[in-house]
Amino acid sequence: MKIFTAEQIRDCDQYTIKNEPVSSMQLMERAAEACVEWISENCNHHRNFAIFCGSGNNGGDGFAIARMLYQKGFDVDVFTNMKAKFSPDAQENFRHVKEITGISVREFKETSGYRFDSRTVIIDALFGTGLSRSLDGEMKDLVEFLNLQKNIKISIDLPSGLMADTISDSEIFMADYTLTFQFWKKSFLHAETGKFTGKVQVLDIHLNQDYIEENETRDFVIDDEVIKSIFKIRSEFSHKGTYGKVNIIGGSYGKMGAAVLSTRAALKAGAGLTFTIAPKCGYEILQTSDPEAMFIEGGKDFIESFHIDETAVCGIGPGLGTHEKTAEGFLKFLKSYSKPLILDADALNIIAQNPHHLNLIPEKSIITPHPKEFERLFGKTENSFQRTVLAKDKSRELKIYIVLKDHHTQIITPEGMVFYNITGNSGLAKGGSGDILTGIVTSFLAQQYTEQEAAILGVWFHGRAAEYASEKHSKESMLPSDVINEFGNVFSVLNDKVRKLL
Ligand SMILES: NC(=O)C1=CN([C@@H]2O[C@H](COP(=O)(O)OP(=O)(O)OC[C@H]3O[C@@H](n4cnc5c(N)ncnc54)[C@H](OP(=O)(O)O)[C@@H]3O)[C@@H](O)[C@H]2O)[C@@H](O)CC1
Ligand SMILES: Nc1ncnc2c1ncn2[C@@H]1O[C@H](COP(=O)(O)OP(=O)(O)O)[C@@H](O)[C@H]1O
Ligand SMILES: [K+]
Repeated sequence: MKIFTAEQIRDCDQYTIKNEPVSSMQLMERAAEACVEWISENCNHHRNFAIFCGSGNNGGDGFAIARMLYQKGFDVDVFTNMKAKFSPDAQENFRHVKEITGISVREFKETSGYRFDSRTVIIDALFGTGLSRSLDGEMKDLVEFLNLQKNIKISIDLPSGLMADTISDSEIFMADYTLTFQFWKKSFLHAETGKFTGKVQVLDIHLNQDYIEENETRDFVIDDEVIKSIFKIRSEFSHKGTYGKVNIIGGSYGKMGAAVLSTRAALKAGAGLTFTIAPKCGYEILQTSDPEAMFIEGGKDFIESFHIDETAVCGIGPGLGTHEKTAEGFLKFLKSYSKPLILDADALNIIAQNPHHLNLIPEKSIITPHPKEFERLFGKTENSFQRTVLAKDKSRELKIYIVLKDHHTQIITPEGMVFYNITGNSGLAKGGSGDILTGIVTSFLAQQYTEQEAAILGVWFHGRAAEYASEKHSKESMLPSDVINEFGNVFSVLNDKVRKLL
């Protein structure tokens, strides 16, 4: 799914109104209907709604939602600034609300005296994509006050105070749910701003498809359509050679688990043949834990020699350690190797020891740093938006793919595209999760996916497996091994999605 800027979204609205038999009012009606449908399907314990409406079209949505919820039998109170200069559509919807005697309309300033029953849902329809500056004065105070209330909170389109595309220092409404129209907004996907949205639900309001297809963006959300376009069904006329050879290179005394997990992930993600290059001290551990993989000795307690089969795809780093002999061997190997690699963890930490080492990374390699590793490699940035900008520069300069691991991991391509992942959860915030990702991406690259495809599919796949694991074990208790055990379920669902149905 494309991510558009607030400006492109406004253009898309206008284009739809101009080129389709739908007026601006009807589009607002459609948007409000989509919200009310979602609310009535999902809201099982609450009957009362306090709806806060601004003067622009976001407020217009709020007024229309108030009318529709009332017509469905919910109790509705509306708060607004009755003397505001409303947009034409907001004015019209406000007029309809005033005609309904069962809906009480109050001034914003009455909010502090209002008794918020615990069964009241607060709906924020103050500002949407039209926000042009930080909140101040009455609106800032209002949002601050609403944020103190314990009630469930729903934002329409965007939490008020949040800009769609950038970071802001505004007071921002803290939503439990955000019902957003048609597109993910970039700010939902970055930690500093995404924390205000709660759970995001994208509602399709059927904006014009031609506009969406023809207008360019460099930012995308990895949705089912993206995955369906990448995933390939396994051919029955195949053999282990069809699915490639993986070399996982990692493990050191005390960190053999990382190599075990990475190897197992590569195996379970479908690679044809998997070898683990690890130190001798890991021989029994690896052969017992992952008997399907073959062992190649690379040192005694840590890896020193990187003798790699040129026909294999190599994932290097999990549990590798940064012993000087390991670093020496790894850098020597890099100097003589030109095929794309998957580099993670200590492989990145070794590279980070000297900025000149960055140029040793083969073109088209996939590196998978978490934010701290990214900082060691490329330096500090002010915030995660700046980090993405820097990652785009580095990706282009070094001609590599950067998988910037986070809650919404980003895959950044040398061409400057950013793919945001929306699968996964905090159950992955545990040692070992990254090792699995390395195994998956290496396995997919070995299976003839391109570097970009392997990175996108791998990150998405890792997150989806984590979602299944958390359903069974909870986010607290799930382990990286539980995530690996869900790979089969992810493949089954994926196969069902892309298989031609009779
Ligand atoms: N047909 C469509 O287009 C559809 C649109 N839809 C809905 O419309 C929303 C966009 O509506 P919108 O463009 O009217 O902007 P909105 O966010 O309501 O606010 C603008 C007003 O706020 C003001 N303002 C700005 N910043 C401020 C501040 N800090 N403090 C105080 N005031 C501030 C600004 O004033 P100005 O900046 O001009 O001074 C202006 O008056 C979109 O998010 C979606 O919900 C859906 O119905 C689908 C169909
Ligand atoms: N809160 C979270 N939500 C979603 N994914 C997460 C979260 N925390 C961690 N992850 C994912 O888990 C993995 C952690 O990787 P990393 O920090 O390298 O772990 P390790 O090196 O300990 O294996 C990354 O893929 C990251 O995106
Ligand atoms: K809003």
